[in-house]
Amino acid sequence: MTESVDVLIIAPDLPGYAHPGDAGADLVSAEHIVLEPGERALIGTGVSIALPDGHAAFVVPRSGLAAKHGITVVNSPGTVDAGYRGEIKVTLLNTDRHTSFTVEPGDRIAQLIVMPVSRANFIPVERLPGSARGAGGFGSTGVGSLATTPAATDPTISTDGAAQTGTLA
Ligand SMILES: O=c1ccn([C@H]2C[C@H](O)[C@@H](COP(=O)(O)OP(=O)(O)OP(=O)(O)O)O2)c(=O)[nH]1
Ligand SMILES: [Mg+2]
Repeated sequence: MTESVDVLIIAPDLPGYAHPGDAGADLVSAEHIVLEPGERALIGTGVSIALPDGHAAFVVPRSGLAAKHGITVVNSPGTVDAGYRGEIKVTLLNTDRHTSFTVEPGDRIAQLIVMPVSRANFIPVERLPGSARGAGGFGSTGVGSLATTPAATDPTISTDGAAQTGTLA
C-alpha cells in the first residue's frame, strides 16, 4: 500500500476499510431488493465521490458473498471515472441457480478500490517490439497445474512460434 489520497465524498455513511492495509472499502446498499436465482439489479449505494485527477475507483465483488451465496458484480470491475459525480451503483448478480438473495439497506454488497491510473497516448506503429510471451495467450502456457506445463518446467521450450520472432504484423 502506497500513499493515501483524498477523495471527496457525499454519503449517508462513509465506505469503510475493515482492516488497516485493506485495499477495498466496503460499499453498502441504499435499497431493499430481492435477487431471484440468475437475476441482476442495479443497486444504489447513496455514495457520490470526486476522485483526484489520475485516479479511478473500481467496484469489485466481495469474496464472502461470492463464495457463500454466488453473488457477484456483473461488470466487475466496475469503473468509476475521476470525473463522475453521480451515485455509485452496483450491478449485483445472483449466480445461484436455486436460492434467492435479499439485500437490505446497509448491507455491504461490494467494495471500492481506488487506484492511480495512466492515460495512454495511443501511438500507431507498423510492428510491435518483441517480448518473451509474444502472441501466446489464452492458455498457451497450459491450463491448470503448473507441474504438467512444459513451458513452466522447461524454460527453453517455447509454446508459441510468435514468441520466437517477437513481432506482430
Ligand atoms: O459499476 C459501476 C460502473 C460505473 N459506474 C458509473 C461511474 C462511471 O464513471 C460511469 C460510467 O461507467 P462506464 O464508462 O463503465 O459505463 P458506460 O456504459 O461506458 O457509460 P458512459 O457512456 O456513461 O461512459 O458509471 C458506477 O456507478 N458503477
Ligand atoms: Mg464509458
